[in-house]
Order: sequence, then structure tokens, then C-alpha cells
Amino acid sequence: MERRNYRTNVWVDWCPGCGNFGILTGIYRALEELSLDPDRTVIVSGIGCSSKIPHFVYANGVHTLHGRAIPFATGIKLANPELTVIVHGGDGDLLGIGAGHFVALGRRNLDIVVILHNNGVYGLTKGQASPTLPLGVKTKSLVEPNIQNAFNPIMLALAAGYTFVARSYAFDTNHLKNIIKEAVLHKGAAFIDVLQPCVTFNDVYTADFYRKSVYKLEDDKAWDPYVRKPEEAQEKMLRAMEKALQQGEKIPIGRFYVNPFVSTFEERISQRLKAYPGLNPSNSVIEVQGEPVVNQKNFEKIFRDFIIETQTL
Ligand SMILES: Cc1ncc(C[n+]2csc(CCOP(=O)(O)OP(=O)(O)O)c2C)c(N)n1
Ligand code: SF4
Ligand SMILES: [Mg+2]
Repeated sequence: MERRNYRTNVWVDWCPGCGNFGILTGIYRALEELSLDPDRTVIVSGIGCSSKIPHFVYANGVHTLHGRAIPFATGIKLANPELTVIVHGGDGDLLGIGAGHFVALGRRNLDIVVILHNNGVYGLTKGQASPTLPLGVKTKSLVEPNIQNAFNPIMLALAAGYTFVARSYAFDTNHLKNIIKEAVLHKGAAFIDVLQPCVTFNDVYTADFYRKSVYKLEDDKAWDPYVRKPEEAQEKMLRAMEKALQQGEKIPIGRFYVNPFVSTFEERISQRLKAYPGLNPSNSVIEVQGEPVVNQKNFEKIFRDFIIETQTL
């Protein structure tokens, strides 16, 4: 298989030592080993330090609006289901302003990968507390300890309906690369919570802290996150939630829950619109000589199942 190169010569302007470098390495290695076609791979991000990542990967990239990467990615995937779509965002971006979209993607189970750069702070805007920073924790740019509770991204992803839910650590690029590869191959909404040290603003959850606290779920031979028949989905979900509640001194990384039995959004749409995905919008003519056209034939084929005979009163 042809080995592809996703690396660029662009100056990567994160602070020296930032965990985002580990995540970038993980994504390079995963895409290279999967040998995905860069022309058919799309990296979508919101706004934040983490969201600069589309500029650094040699593939299609869209650097969108704060909190809105998932709606952009949803549109891209629905318009052309043949693309591999990967969303990157910070904890503020995906779980603060973008939390509603994060939940909606889980409910749809659209075949997209979401990679959370979880650093506990709003890095780009100088270190305010993010939704993953626990109550009472005082990082160096907070005047007082954090006044709000954190929420657990793994618990939220499980409750929302993501069918591949995992966590990794930015500086264990081998582990991260393997999880990203599996998430890309999974059919359905995949979520990876990546613990990411921010050397400039988070002096509590540092690389040193994670080196001591992180352990791998896969080291426990009895741990099996895969739903192997639909009847065991609930039991596996409960076990995943129990593991997700482990925080503080011992933080599990690895796969929490993988359920291949839930229909994807693309499959659900195909059931209603028989012509989809073959006649998806990306395969339709939209302009001729610079003029927009409504391709009546395609339009009718796509929507014929929705046409309702109306009666004139
Ligand atoms: C609508 C809107 N509100 C607020 C901002 C300001 N803003 C830019 S990035 C950001 C948060 C970044 O934090 P996070 O998403 O955790 O990313 P990080 O920088 O930590 O990677 C905020 C609040 C904005 N750009 N747009
Ligand atoms: S502010 Fe933090 S998250 Fe942003 S580039 Fe610097 S170390 Fe990384
Ligand atoms: Mg952040």
C-alpha cells in the first residue's frame, strides 16, 4: 500500500512543550498507517490553540467558528459520505460553546471522529477555566479557584450516544495513534478525549502529573469494551461509566465502549431517501458556466420519497 505523507512545512506555532505537538504526531502517524487519501480526508476545527491543527496537516482542512466544527463537519459528511471527516477542538470549543452540537452528533451517530484536546483551560484566550477543570482547582491564570463544577467528557459522550468512546494521552503518541486508527475505521460517531498538557496556563494538570496518574485499560486482560452482541450494550455501557468515574490519582486511558450495532445517520437517511447516498449533493451539478442550476432530475430523484400530493382547496 502506498505510504502517504501528511506532514507540512508550515511553522507550527504552539508554545514549546505543548501537548498539541503529541496530538499532531498521533494524527500524522494514524493517517500515514491508514494510508488515507489526503484528497478524501477532511480535518475540521473550531477556534482555539488546538483548532489550528488543519493548517498543519496535508489534507483538506476547514478552520471554522468557535464551537461550530461539528455542524460544519456534519454538513461535509452528509454532502459527501465517502470522505473521512475528523473534528479537532478544545474543551472550551467542543464542550463549552459547542456542547449542544457535541450531544447532537452522538444522537445521530454520524460517521465522524471527534478528537478533544483536553487541557482544562481556554488556552488561546489566556487560560480561563474550561468545562473540564474541576471545582476548586486554581491554575496560574485564575485569580480565585475555579467556581464551577467540571463535567466528565467520557460520561457525556456515552450518554449522548457515541458508539466509540476512548481516551488517550497526548504524549503517548503510539497509544493515541492506535486509538485514532480504530476510531477512523469505526462506523459511527467516535469520540477520543485526549489529555493534553498546556505548559503555559495549566500548572496543575502537567505532563508530570499525567506521567504518574495515567494507566492503560488494555493492561487489564479482563477489560472488554466491545459490545459483541446487541443484548450486552447496556451492561457494557454501565461498566464503561463506572470506569469513566475514575479520576484524580488514577486516570484510565484506552477504549471505554465500542458498539458497532447502532445504525449510523447515513443509514437512517438512506432508509428514507432511497437515492442517498449515491445521489448525494456533492455528486450533483450545481452550476453551469458560473450560473447556479437546480438539477431538477436529481432533485426529484433524491426527494421523490418525500413528495406529497396536495389538493387545491
Ligand atoms: C463566538 C466566540 N466566542 C468567544 C471567542 C473567544 N475564544 C476564542 S478561543 C476560545 C476558547 C479556547 O479554548 P479551548 O476551546 O479549550 O481551546 P484551546 O485554546 O485550549 O486549545 C474563546 C473563548 C470566539 N473566538 N468566538
Ligand atoms: S497556550 Fe497552552 S494550549 Fe495553547 S499553544 Fe500554548 S501550551 Fe499549547
Ligand atoms: Mg482548552
